Amino acid sequence: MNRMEELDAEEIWQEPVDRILARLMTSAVGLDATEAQLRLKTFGPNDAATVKRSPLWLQFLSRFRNPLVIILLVASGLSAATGDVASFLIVVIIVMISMTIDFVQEVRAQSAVEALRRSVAVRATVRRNGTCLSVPTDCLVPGDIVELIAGDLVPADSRLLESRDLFVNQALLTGEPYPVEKQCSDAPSGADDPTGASNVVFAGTSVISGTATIAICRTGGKTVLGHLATSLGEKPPATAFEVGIRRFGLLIMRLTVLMVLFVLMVNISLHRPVLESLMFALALAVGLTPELLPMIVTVTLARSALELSKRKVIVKRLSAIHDLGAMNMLCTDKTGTLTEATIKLVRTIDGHGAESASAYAYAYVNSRFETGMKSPLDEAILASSRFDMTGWKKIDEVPFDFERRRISVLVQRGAERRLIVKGAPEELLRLSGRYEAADGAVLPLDPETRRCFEATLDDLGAQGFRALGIGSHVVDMGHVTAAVSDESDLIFSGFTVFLDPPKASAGATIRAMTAAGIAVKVLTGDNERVTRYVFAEIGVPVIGVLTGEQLIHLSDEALIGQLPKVNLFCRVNPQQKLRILLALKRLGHVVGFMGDGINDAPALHAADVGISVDGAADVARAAADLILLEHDLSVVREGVVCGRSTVQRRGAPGR
Ligand SMILES: Nc1ncnc2c1ncn2[C@@H]1O[C@H](COP(=O)(O)OP(=O)(O)OP(=O)(O)O)[C@@H](O)[C@H]1O
Ligand SMILES: [Mg+2]
Repeated sequence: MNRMEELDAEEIWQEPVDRILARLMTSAVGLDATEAQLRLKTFGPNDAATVKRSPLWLQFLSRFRNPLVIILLVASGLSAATGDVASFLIVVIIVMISMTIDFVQEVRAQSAVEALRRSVAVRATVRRNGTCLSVPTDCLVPGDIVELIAGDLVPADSRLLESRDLFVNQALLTGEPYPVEKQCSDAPSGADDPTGASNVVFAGTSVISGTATIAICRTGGKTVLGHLATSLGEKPPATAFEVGIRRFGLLIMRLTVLMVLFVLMVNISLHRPVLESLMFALALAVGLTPELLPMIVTVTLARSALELSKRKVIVKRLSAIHDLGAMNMLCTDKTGTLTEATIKLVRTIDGHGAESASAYAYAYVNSRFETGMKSPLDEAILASSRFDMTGWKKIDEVPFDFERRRISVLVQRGAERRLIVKGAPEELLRLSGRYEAADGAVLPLDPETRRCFEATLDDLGAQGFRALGIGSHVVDMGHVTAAVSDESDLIFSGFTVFLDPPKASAGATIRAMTAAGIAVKVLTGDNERVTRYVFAEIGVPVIGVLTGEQLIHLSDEALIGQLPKVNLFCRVNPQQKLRILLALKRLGHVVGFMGDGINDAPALHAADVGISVDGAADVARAAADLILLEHDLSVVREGVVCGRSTVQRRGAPGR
C-alpha cells in the first residue's frame, strides 16, 4: 500500500474537497483502525504543544548538570588523586543515591498526575470503519473524519466536508473575539492568509454554534497553532507560584555561593591547606542548598493531586492546587451548582397562563430541528411528550448564541413556511407585535396585554420556574435562509415552563465557604427573578444584584466600586463574565471560576483557578485547571481544604 503524503498548509484550503480526500487517502466513512494506528506512528501524536521528552536515561543524566554536583565530584576526585580514595567513594555513593531518589520520586509523581490528566482528556467524535467513536484528540491522524458540534474544540487543522451554520472562535490565532462564519466550499475563498479562509478550521479554535464534519489534514506541531507554540517557545508561561519557587531557589543559590567564597577566603587567609578548605566549604554548600526542593514540591503537589482525585477532583495543572488553597473568591454559575440540573418541562402556557398546545408544538419543532448546542432545556422539551413530526420539514436555522439568547428554525409544513423562534422570554415579548389567542386568532399585542403577559412571566419567576418564550411568523415560500434580522414582528405563542429544583445542600456549602474566607458570587445568564428564588430557597441572602444591561453602562472603575456590594450577576453574557472576573482580580482577590458552558470558557481561562465538571463542553474543560467528577460545590470546598493543607505541609513560598 502506498503511503499518504502530507498536504501543505496552503493546499488545505486551495484544493477541491475531492482532491483533498484522495490525497489524504480517506473517504467520508473514515479510516480503518489499523491504518489510523499506522498513521499515528508515522505522524506522531496530535498535540500542538508536544514538548519532545528525552529518554529516561538522558533525563537522569541531565541531573548531573547541576554545578554543585559537578564541583563536588571534581573536588572529591582531586582528593582521591591525593590519596583519599575512601571519601571519594563515599561522596560518589551519596550523590548517586540522592540523585536516584530524586529522579524516581519525580518521575513517579509526574506519571501519576499524567494518568489522572489523561482520564479527563478532551475527546473527539471520529468516524472509523464507518462507525462513530470517541477518541482522545491526541490520537487523531491526518485523514480522520471528525464530527463537530457547538462547544467542541477543533482538534487539528482540517478541511470542512459539511457544515451547518458553523461559527467558530479564532481568538487564539487571530485575537479576533467575535465568532467567524465557516462554510464548506471548493472555491478558494480568495483569502491570502489561511486563517481568513472560510473552508478550513484550525486547531485551538472552538465551535460557538452549528455543526460540521471535517477531514483532518495536518496534526500536532504541523498545525498553525503548533507553529505558533514553537515560535513562542515550547513551555507554557510560568505561573505566579512557579516563579516564586524559582526565585526562592535562586536566592538560596546566591547566598550559598557567597557563604562558600567567604569561608574559603577566611580559611586560606588562615593558611589552612587549600584542598581541605575547599572540601569544607563544599560540604557547607551541599548542606545549605535545597537540591531536593523542586522534587519535594512536585511530589507533595502530586500526592495532593492523588488525594484530590479520591475526592472527585482531577487536577490538570499541578500548581493550581496552590492557587486553590489561596483562593478567597469563587464565582460560579447557577445551573448544576445551586440547582439540581434535572430540568423538567412542567407545562406550556400562553401569555394569559392557560395551557397551549400550539406553543408546545412550536417549541418541540424548534428543539427537534435545532442542530447547534443541545441545551438541557431542549432535552427537557423533547423528553416531555411525543409530538408527531410528520409533514414538518426543516429549511434553515439561526443557531443559539449567548448574545441573542435564542434559536430560530425555518420550517415548512404543507404550503406554509414559518420561522419559529424560541429564547429568553423577555426578549421574545419585546420582538413580538402580535399574539396567538386561545382560539388561534392572531391579535395585536397592545400595551395592556403585554403587561398581562409580563405579569404571567413574573409570576413564573417568583415561583422559581424557568421559562422560554415561543414566537413565530409566516414567511413567503421564496425565503430559503433564516437570518437574525428575520427575528422581528413575531406572533407570540406562549411560554415553556421548566422546573430545576434548587440544590438543598448548596446553601450550607456556601455558608461554610464564607466562614472559611471564600466569598461566593453567582454569575448567570438566567434572569433575576428565577435566580433570586433559588437564593431564597437555599437560604443565601442576595446582597446586591447587577444585570448585564446595567454592566454595559458601568465603567471598569465603577464596576470595581460596586463589586463588594454585589453577589449576584444576572443575564450576563460570556464577555461580561470575563469582565467581572478580571475586575475581581484587579481588586487583588485570588479568584476561582466554576462553569460548564461555552459561555464560561473565557472566564475559566482567565481565572486563577478554573474549575469545570466532567460533563461540561470541551472548551470549558480545556480551559479549566481542575475538573470535578461530581457537579457539586461541596467538592470544591473539600478541594480548598486539601489545597490549603498542601501549602501548609510544604511551607514553601508562594504568593
Ligand atoms: N435551548 C435554548 N433555546 C432557547 N433559549 C435558550 C436555550 N438555552 C438557553 N437559552 C436562553 O439563554 C439564556 C442563557 O443561557 P443559560 O441559562 O444556559 O446561561 P448560563 O449563564 O449558562 O446560566 P447558568 O448560570 O444557569 O448556567 C437562558 O436563560 C435562556 O433564556
Ligand atoms: Mg451554564
